[in-house]
Amino acid sequence: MWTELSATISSLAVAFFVFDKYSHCLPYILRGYLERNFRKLVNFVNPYVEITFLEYTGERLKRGNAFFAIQNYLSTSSTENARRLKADVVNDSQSVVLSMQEHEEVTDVYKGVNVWWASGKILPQSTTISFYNGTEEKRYYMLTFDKHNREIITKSYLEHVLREGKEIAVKNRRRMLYTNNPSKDWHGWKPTKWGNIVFEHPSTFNTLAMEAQKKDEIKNDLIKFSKGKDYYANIGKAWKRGYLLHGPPGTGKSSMIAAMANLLDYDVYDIELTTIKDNSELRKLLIETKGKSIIVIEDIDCSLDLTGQRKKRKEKDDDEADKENPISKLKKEAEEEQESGSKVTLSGLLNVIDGIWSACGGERIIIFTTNYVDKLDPALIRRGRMDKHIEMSYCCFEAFKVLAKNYLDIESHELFGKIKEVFAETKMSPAEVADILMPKSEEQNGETCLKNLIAGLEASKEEAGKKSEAAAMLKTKDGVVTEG
Ligand SMILES: Nc1ncnc2c1ncn2[C@@H]1O[C@H](COP(=O)(O)OP(=O)(O)OP(=O)(O)O)[C@@H](O)[C@H]1O
Ligand SMILES: [Mg+2]
Repeated sequence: MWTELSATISSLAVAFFVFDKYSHCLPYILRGYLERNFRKLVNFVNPYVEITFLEYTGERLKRGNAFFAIQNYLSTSSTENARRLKADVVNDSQSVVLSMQEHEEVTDVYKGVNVWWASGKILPQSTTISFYNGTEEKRYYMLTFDKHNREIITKSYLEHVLREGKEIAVKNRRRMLYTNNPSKDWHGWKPTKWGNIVFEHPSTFNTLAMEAQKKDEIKNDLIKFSKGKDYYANIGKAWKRGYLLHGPPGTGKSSMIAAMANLLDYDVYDIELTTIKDNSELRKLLIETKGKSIIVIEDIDCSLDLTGQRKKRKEKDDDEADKENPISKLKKEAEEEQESGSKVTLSGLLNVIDGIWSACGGERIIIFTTNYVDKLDPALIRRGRMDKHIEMSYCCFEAFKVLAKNYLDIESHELFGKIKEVFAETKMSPAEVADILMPKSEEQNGETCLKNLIAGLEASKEEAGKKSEAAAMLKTKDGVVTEG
């Protein structure tokens, strides 16, 4: 087919070249007339129809799903025909996926009908000013088929390709952990907004140390959400759910996020807010995220400048001073403007969580973590926005039992009674407990680790006692000073 097609195309190309070279000698009206008819002739002689599938669709903000489905579909059929292939390793190096290189062509047969696929890329034109900034290569697949087969190809073959392509994508899917690159590294629309690596965190709900009842409640909530497509559609709500994980350092907030991702088989997008220039960049980043994902903003109290609140307070304090010194007022206004123009604001973040965009692209979970829940603006964590607040607390005896099972493979021991007693009187994070329970040398066995834990808990109880004594003394002293 390719010899036949290239012969037709080359004769037409020669004719077009001759026409193009000498057409300027013809009068303007005649030239237009000939051009139109020449194109009709080309269409008449060419028995083939071509469909191009671009990597970026007309929406321009999003990458075309069809392109990726075709890429996957061709990865299976092209391996037999194409001579130049690309290789990619998937599923923990278990298998290699091959796909066709650019400018390769393969034939596919569907219900006895031949079609031809070609891959290519449009190189950037530095002179062109476009939405893409002219710096990005645009990849595409082109499907060619006989025009007599138009019906079967457009109605049934394409549907078959997209369906198969999606199924292959699900099979080969590797879960990814994405982190946003600093905005200065973005080049136009080149997809460098997110850097990614394969997500391989081993934390699961089985390894998480917390009360079994609380764990089950969270697991059920997540599973209900992931199966709730129709429910969310019926109630007219975007298919997303917000979780706020709060608690002291080392209580398992990050481990909980990994366990959630592993339970639902979702990708994780870890957003570093401080490297994002402004609200509009935040929106662009989020538009680039895919469905079936968890979007995480860790330590939200540190990364978000809760300007709204702070400004109000500052304004009140400084109001009097400004009345007397108009220059300082102008300076302050300029500073504030600059500050607000270069930061993600609270309202910007709220828009992103609740805005129209948040309904695009399928199910999403948004998670904020913080060590200081009281510091957060109530608007940010109100119910409906953050649907579920999960407190990750200091290690309790029940949580300890999970760690003892995981780290030492001990389910019961005579020292457990003593451990239960000391846990009731002191606060230690699961991270600290886990660290003590991890044998540090060959000589350490389960029992020595448990004894170390008791010693550690008692030491921390003593330290806490001393601290509270010192605090009480300071209070009394202050009281005396104030009274004096
Ligand atoms: N609840 C827990 N269950 C099991 N392991 C835990 C738990 N909490 C902490 N750990 C252990 O401690 C380490 C640190 O925990 P993690 O990073 O999840 O805490 P965090 O709450 O996110 O802390 P930070 O507030 O400092 O970010 C983990 O790698 C894990 O080994
Ligand atoms: Mg953490």
